[in-house]
Amino acid sequence: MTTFVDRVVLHASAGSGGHGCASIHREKFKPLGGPDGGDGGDGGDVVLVVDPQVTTLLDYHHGPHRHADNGKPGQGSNRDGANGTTLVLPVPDGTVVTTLDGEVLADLVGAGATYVIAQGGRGGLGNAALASTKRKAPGFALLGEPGTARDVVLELKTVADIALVGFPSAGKSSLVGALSAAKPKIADYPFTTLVPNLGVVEAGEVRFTVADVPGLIPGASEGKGLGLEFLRHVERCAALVHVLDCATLDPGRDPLSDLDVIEAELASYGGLQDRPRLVALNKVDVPEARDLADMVRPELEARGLEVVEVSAASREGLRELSFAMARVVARARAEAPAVEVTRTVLRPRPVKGPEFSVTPEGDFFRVLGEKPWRWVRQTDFSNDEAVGYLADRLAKLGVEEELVAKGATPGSTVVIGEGDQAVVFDWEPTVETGAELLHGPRGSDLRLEPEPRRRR
Ligand SMILES: Nc1nc2c(ncn2[C@@H]2O[C@H](COP(=O)(O)OP(=O)(O)OP(=O)(O)O)[C@@H](O)[C@H]2O)c(=O)[nH]1
Ligand SMILES: [Mg+2]
Repeated sequence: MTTFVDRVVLHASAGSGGHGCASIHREKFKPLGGPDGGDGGDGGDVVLVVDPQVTTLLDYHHGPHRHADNGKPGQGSNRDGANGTTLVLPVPDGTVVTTLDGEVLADLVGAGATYVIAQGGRGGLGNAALASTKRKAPGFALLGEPGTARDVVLELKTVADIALVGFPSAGKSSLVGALSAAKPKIADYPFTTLVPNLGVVEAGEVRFTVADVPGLIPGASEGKGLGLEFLRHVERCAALVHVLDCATLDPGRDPLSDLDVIEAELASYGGLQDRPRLVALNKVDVPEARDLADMVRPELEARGLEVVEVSAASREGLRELSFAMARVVARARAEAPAVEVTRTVLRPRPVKGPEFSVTPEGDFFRVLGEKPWRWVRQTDFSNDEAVGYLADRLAKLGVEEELVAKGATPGSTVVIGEGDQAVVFDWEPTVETGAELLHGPRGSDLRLEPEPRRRR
């Protein structure tokens, strides 16, 4: 069976910095020319960027190893080496980046959202840059730093307003196709849908997305079939539509028991109980199916469910179904609290002291007050690890509130890590709406720039 590609382990390695060059300027009649070895170029970063054209992680399933270019070495005559090109990896909207242990590093939502997975090594300084009054012509240059290499997990959770759930071959893909302009692949054997299809549906004033996801079978919540992969996609949807096959010839099945089986799977997966539900009794173009639909309808309605009889084949009931979906979506959108969250923009900058702790002992966060600036260099944390860590911590601990309570103001410096492992940020809380806590309109806001190189 084909695997369902929405979870990929990506091995990214950034480029190494080019070595600095040790060279002495040579010219006729000037035997003691100064040092003129150029710096090595920086290695290229590996960067994930949300590209709306990309809908699956399939490319990374086929090619999980990605390398950015190395920086070029410096040369004589003060020629600096070229920087390695940044390797940009396009990913679908809604890609979640985690460590192999499952720790969330970034949640990439919105076109252009960016996350640096692996940072290129800095180029080594050439002997020209290393010259000082004490050592006027150093006979050495610095090596480029190795680029970071990192394994991350990319996970795609489809973001849709409505998920169509149901047994394999219930007609989910057919319905998405019939309801929208999307054209999912359809074949009449189980597990046709290996990648969720997204369809855009318009009903009256409401425009919403419908996700068709792989068919569900008993035991799915324990990982049977495409179960868990499937359920991951449902998590973010505002509402569910049960697509019940009224024309199934499988003797062990009927629409009511199918519904119970699916509900049991959803319940054991958890977290989906509060989602509003609709029922679509499908395939009523088949006479026996219509009879069965008419028969089970009262029972479903008695359970408080809104029921629509439809046929993806004859298009009967589709308008009614899309308007019923639109009502549910509109209600869900209206009920969604207009959360105001504080977005954190992180930028490295020199440390201001004196320091005062804002968290209990042992925690990593400190806010620093006024004092002459000094650099705190990061070593053990790579920039992106630090960003991922901080973003996660901010979200989990509600540290934003704590920072405010402890007197932090916009522009206060926040330090993560200790001593020479510390990474320093400018803290710029801004009020934003929605789920923008972990990412700005451009995810690159969360990127840390390396400490600027001292060039002369
Ligand atoms: N007669 C009839 N057949 C339908 C209708 N809708 C779907 N089918 C058929 O049912 C079969 C399965 O349809 P799909 O849309 O692939 O079903 P699915 O629910 O997406 O299936 P999975 O992706 O495997 O979970 C196909 O052979 C369709 O042609 C319908 O309204 N009437
Ligand atoms: Mg399908």
